[in-house]
Amino acid sequence: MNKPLRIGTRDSKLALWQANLVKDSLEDLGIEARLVPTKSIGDIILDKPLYELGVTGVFTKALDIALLNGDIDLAVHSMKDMPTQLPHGLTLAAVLERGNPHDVLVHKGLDFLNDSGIVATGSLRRQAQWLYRYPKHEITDLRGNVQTRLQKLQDNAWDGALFAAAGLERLSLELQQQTVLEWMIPAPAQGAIAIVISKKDPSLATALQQVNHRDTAICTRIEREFLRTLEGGCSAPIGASASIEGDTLHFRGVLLSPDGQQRLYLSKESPLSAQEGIGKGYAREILKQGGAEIMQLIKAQLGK
Ligand SMILES: NCc1[nH]cc(CCC(=O)O)c1CC(=O)O
Repeated sequence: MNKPLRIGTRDSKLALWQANLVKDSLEDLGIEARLVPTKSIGDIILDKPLYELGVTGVFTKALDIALLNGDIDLAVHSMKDMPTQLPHGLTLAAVLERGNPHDVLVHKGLDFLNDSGIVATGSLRRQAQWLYRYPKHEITDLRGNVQTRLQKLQDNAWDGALFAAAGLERLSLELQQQTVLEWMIPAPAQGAIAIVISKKDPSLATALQQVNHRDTAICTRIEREFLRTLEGGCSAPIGASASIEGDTLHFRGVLLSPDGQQRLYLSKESPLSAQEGIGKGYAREILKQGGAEIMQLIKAQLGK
């Protein structure tokens, strides 16, 4: 009966690092587990920006199917890559304590910041926030896993490239010239690792409660509720960042046009006891302030 649990994961170094963290956490609880690495569409198609692939869940679909087929027992995801709506039959069983939530500029010197510059990213959210702050700069597309992107930065005459701090830290790549961008609002759930399982496995759900981090689970739920209410997928120019200090919930949300010309920003505090539906409420405020028009524009541009 006690076969090791099969942990489905993408086969990138970062994904494997994260899946190993889950494996170690389970083994600390006396639960044996092994990794089952799988390739995702998002890892196979590397010559297009993510938002042009035209499907959601490019990083998660293969693992969803493996879960539904019973080929794996749990799937480990970077939570920010997960669509806000899980497929039928699957459930979010746990969220590990969040790592560094920030974005980072890896650069070759910062003189270009006050001048013209070329910055590489495949993320509309990073592009839009960068152009809002540095309207004279140019964005060039950059895809691939973290190591590939760092290599491309070395090989090209770009001034910098944008990354998630958590990804760099987890791969011990934080030695290069880099600046943490505290002003940039991270993707909803950036830095968090999620465990998804089949709804048919309630005893596994109970066991996984032991690795769930309460504050991270609350904050990422609110951030994703904000994203879902705006109807933005994981590739939309939307940032959201929640944190908990004592009994207070802090929230920052942003919606931009992809060119960074328009930006709607919200910064709020609320009692932690009143967090039910709060992500939805914040999103509706943004929609009323003109966000609905920006979302229309984005959807038209992305051809949805
Ligand atoms: N989109 C790819 C991706 N998915 C998760 C991470 C890093 C970990 C995280 O942000 O949670 C990254 C790399 C990046 O955005 O630079």
